[in-house]
Amino acid sequence: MSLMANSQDQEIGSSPFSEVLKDLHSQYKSLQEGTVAKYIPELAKVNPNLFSICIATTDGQIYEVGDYQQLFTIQSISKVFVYGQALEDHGRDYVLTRVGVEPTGEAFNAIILDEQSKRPYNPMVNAGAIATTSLIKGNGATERLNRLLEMYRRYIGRDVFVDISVFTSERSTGHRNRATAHLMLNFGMIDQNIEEALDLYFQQCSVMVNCRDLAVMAATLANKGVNPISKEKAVDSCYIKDILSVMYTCGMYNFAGEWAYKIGIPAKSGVCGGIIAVVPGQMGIGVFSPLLDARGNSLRGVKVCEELSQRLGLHLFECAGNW
Ligand SMILES: NC(=O)CC[C@H](N)C(=O)O
Repeated sequence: MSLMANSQDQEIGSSPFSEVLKDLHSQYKSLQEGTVAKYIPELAKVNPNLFSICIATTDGQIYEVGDYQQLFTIQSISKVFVYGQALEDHGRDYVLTRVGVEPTGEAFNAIILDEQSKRPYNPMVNAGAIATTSLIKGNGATERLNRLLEMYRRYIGRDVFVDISVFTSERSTGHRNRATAHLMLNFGMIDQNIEEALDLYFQQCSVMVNCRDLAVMAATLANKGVNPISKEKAVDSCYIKDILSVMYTCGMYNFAGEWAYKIGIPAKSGVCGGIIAVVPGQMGIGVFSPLLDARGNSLRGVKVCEELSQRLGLHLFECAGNW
């Protein structure tokens, strides 16, 4: 299987990519294991059968199958992009004083900080993500939210909005995240106004996207920060290595090591059931299926990525690859 679509491959519906996606979709459609996220009451209402896979290449081709237009909230996948924004707002050195780059080996919502530095371990778990969000610049809550919505627009290529029901559902039940924020406030890792930081964090998680959007966002990272469809620059290319490194080591929480070993590409999941995966210089992958495994990763999503990685030879250290 060639990695890049050649001129004949590019026609949607007849390319090897399309065939692989159709194959994987029909293979895993009937897999009914796992459960939808229930700790955020609004998320528990999702249809568990929804399932879509999308690939966006860095030369602007899109391949998709299943419910790819279905909207859902981006949840933890937001952490990747907000980390990029915080890096742009403050630079690498300052951001490193507030959030580390070490995997936790713990669940995404574990209430833990690094013993010595008191920093949250990394920006891909809730603690680190709340700290990252608290770094977003802006004059007041509205401006900060608008800056994040504008950031999403650059990556996706259209305007996005916050789902108010999911946002309020999460805000009224997010006691664990509130506890985490208080712990970080205690150690001076985030500033006084933690309610505002938490609101912005819950809002960034409640932005509605579809599977195609996920693939285009991932492809933008694969394309050095430039959206391959709109050609707009979404993030400074100098921060791509920071973003992809923490995705690679921490993006799948306490499954990150096994993911890196088996699948071998930077990725991030969210409790909505979305996964993004980035093949640098080649493509972004988006998968959406709300049935989650015990670690909060999309069950079908993990299987699809594992098989895509094998069939297309995507593992970064695959010897048959380009290095
Ligand atoms: N893993 C996730 O997607 C978690 C995000 C969710 N908004 C939370 O804070 O719990």
